[in-house]
Amino acid sequence: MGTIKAALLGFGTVGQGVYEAVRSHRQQLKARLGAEVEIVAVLIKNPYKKRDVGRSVLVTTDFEEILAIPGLEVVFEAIVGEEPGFSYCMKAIEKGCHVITANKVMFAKYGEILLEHAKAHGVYVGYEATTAGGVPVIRTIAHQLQVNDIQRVQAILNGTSNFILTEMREKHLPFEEALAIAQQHGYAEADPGNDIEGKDAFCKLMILSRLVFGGQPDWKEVEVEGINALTLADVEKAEKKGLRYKHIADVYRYGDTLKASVKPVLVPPEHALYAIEGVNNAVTIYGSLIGKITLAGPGAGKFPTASAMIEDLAGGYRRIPQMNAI
Ligand SMILES: NC(=O)C1=CN([C@@H]2O[C@H](COP(=O)(O)OP(=O)(O)OC[C@H]3O[C@@H](n4cnc5c(N)ncnc54)[C@H](OP(=O)(O)O)[C@@H]3O)[C@@H](O)[C@H]2O)C=CC1
Ligand SMILES: N[C@@H](CC=O)C(=O)O
Repeated sequence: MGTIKAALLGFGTVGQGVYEAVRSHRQQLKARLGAEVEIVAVLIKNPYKKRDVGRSVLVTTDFEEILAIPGLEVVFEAIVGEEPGFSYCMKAIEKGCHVITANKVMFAKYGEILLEHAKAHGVYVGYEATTAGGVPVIRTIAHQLQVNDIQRVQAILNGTSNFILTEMREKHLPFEEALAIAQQHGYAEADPGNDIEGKDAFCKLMILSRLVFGGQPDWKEVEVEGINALTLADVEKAEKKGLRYKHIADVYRYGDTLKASVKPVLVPPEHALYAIEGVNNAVTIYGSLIGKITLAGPGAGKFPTASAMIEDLAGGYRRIPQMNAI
């Protein structure tokens, strides 16, 4: 029984979560995979920050050093933005590594290419953590909704936005104060503009769209609006009417095309997303056989996101290519 060598790209909220989860769930992973998982290297940007990792772990700013590690099998990618994440994932696949990513900005654009590349190289690409944090929506759709004809997906996909709206309504906090708390919890992106302007939810919706419908709407045609224009007065006024603002990402078939929008919507109590509170996300799927289902749970944060990445490892590793969520 050997060791599965893994590297972490990024050691922020998510990277540290994966590092700690691999250690705290060592036995469970071993039982599942038949081998211990060892994080042997961490890629970071700033070499001067102090890192809380074991002495045997290679900490580097040079991705080539990571690729050169003999017997490396798994790369967890948790850095920010399209590049260099995409190039690193492509190179890792070429080296024969399984790749597990949380990077939705990168995956929304390059997911198709990465999955094709992985298929050609006989490796697995896990991307559960890109969408809805810890909620197992990707593999549920890919493996449990293969026959249903899905007409529509409506979702809350940004934990930071939902958290802010909840704090404003329940605690009467102004927008900026609620955002600062979301940042302290590690929910918000390094640039929180992506969260509050709707771009983060847009990327996640495009990932879902490719998975569910086999394609994406024309990005330029998608209406994308964040929660940043909503004031405390707006939220309180809605509450008095028995309504709530929810930041809803919506994609549906429209004839032969796909339509999508990402924006704040006033919803009544009977709406499936009305009761989704705090950092939680939820994805409502309308299927031809199943009817309407809603999957809900923590949509951001250290351990929910690490959970999605670790479960990708447990579910995909050594069961290639059947487990790729294509
Ligand atoms: N936070 C969350 O709840 C979730 C985040 N995600 C996604 O996961 C990814 C990571 O998020 P998060 O951990 O919050 O982000 P952080 O900003 O906390 O951490 C980012 C990490 O990536 C490193 N990094 C950034 N750019 C580079 C680069 N060019 N080369 C090497 N290392 C780099 C940083 O290095 P350094 O430490 O030196 O600054 C840091 O360690 C993002 O793509 C995010 O969208 C997905 C789901 C949930
Ligand atoms: N910033 C994101 C993190 C998870 O994807 C969010 O708030 O949802």
